[in-house]
Amino acid sequence: MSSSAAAAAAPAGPVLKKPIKMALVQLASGSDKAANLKHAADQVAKAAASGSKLVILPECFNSPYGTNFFPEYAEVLLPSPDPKAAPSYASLSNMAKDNQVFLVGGSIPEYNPSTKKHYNTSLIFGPDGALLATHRKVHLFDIDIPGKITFRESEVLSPGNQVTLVDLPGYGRIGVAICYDVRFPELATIAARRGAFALVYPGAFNLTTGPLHWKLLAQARAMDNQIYVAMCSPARDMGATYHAYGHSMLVDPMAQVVGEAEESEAIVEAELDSAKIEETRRNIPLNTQRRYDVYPDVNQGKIHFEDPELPKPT
Ligand SMILES: NC(=O)CC(=O)C(=O)O
Repeated sequence: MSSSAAAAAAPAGPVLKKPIKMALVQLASGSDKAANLKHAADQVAKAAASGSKLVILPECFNSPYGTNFFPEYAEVLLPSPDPKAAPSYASLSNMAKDNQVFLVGGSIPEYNPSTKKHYNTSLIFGPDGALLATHRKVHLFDIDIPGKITFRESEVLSPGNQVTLVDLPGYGRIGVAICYDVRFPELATIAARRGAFALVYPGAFNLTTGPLHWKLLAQARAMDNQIYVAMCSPARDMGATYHAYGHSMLVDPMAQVVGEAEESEAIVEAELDSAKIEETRRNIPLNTQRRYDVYPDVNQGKIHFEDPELPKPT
């Protein structure tokens, strides 16, 4: 099953059928899209060679991060991607296939010519190179911290409209969302209640919000939901207009950091194991202690909407 809203109730049995090694590729990228894609391919191959089967790239890995850059770098994915108009789509599919990995392809700016809208979009591919799911950033990064940072993605981007669940055949299900989405616990909770073993966030926090909230949010989402949380950032480039925080990290279901990068390019790798999820849930049994009778409007993950515009899995 793919990202489709049809991803119904949580599957029976362990949420992760067998251990899987994950790699977070904290990529150094610049303004040359072709060079960024080539570099990403090299790093994905490196992660796969060391045994990772689930590889994650950062938000906006093929371009600089900034509203002025989105239109210039945007690719057309609908109705079906043309390799010339969507070189990132083609190269992500090849990276997954060439290395036989599940690939959460960070995010790329997307343009839909029929609606004339831009999105911040993550493409997820299977080891055969087929598209498994598409997530468009649901919550746009519009903030204003006077004297520190002002950013308004909504000046250029439109939001996505769905919770994205992705089934990885042989393993289980992950939830995928992008950066600012991590601040909204609802997406994470729905994904966990539908049986996700991990939440994956390509993201690019900055030097104001990163030190304050990045780790706290990863740990909070893991602690609330008792699953793994992965946040994958670009490497920091002080010559760029946006200074990414870095610190890609993987947090386990007990909210412990099991791997963390610093600010420069790195690959963070760790094995995810169902036993850790089960142990956490056995020791602290939140899942059987919830009081839906007290908060009936917070349901068990039934709030789910499939965006009819998104490309269907191939
Ligand atoms: N860049 C983002 O989308 C989010 C971010 O930097 C923050 O939430 O802080």
